[in-house]
Amino acid sequence: MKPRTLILRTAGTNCDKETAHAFELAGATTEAIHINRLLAEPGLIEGFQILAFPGGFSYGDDIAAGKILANQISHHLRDVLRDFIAAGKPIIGICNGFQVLVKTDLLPGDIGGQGSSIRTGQTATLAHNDCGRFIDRWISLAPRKSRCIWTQDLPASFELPIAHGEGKFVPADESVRQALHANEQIALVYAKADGSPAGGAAPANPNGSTDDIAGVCDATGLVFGLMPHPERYVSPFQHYAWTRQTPPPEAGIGLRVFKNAVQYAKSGVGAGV
Ligand SMILES: NC(=O)CC[C@H](N)C(=O)O
Repeated sequence: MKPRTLILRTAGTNCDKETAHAFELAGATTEAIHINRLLAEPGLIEGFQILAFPGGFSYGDDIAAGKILANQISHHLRDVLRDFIAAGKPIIGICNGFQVLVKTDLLPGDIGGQGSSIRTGQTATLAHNDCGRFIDRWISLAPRKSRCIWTQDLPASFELPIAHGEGKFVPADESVRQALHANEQIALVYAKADGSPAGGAAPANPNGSTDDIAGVCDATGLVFGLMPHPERYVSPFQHYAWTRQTPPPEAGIGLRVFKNAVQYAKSGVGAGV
């Protein structure tokens, strides 16, 4: 049976159709549900095996990108989402969706434990890009060895598009930063075209993110957020150079991210498929 993916949308969401298309290509079925419907009937979520927070400008990026939707989640759906994760079901936040998850307590999630005190609540943020402008272009990425179920078996370097104004990932402090490294929660980093480190600054690190962080997961590896847009590269013909490169650029690397989660959900690990 195909896993069912809930695409959560609200005013200002604008990547829901592309995200649904990516999940469908990856072998899932999808349903776009407005936040107001889920707030009225939180139990709806139990019929799904995967949850996606797509990109866009939720509530016009008022206050800060993702902040208002994050507040709705934190105040009304926190326990429902915690149960979803406890049931072994994957969640992804793409760009604005990543901003939402980071501004709740779900990503990077609880930090520490095993001897050290556990940090809960919001432990990082996504701030304005260092350049102060919205950036819309392709960038190079490298996966890190991590516990993230979404980023397994990606090539050592690959490209995806970015399109954001507030993408600078900043951990709350040095202890959170260290914990992200120690717990293998840094899933994706900005890199040079050959996969070598971006070096913390533009152009390879487009926004000034700490340690070139482009995507992180929580301690379970199920919840993943990233600033680049994997749903915008699910076909080789979406690559900017597909007519010029010989051999052609690798087909739609972004699709692998969605396939990983669909495979995971199909394997039935807590997914109830
Ligand atoms: N593409 C997006 O999701 C953009 C996210 C957010 N509106 C920003 O500009 O940072």
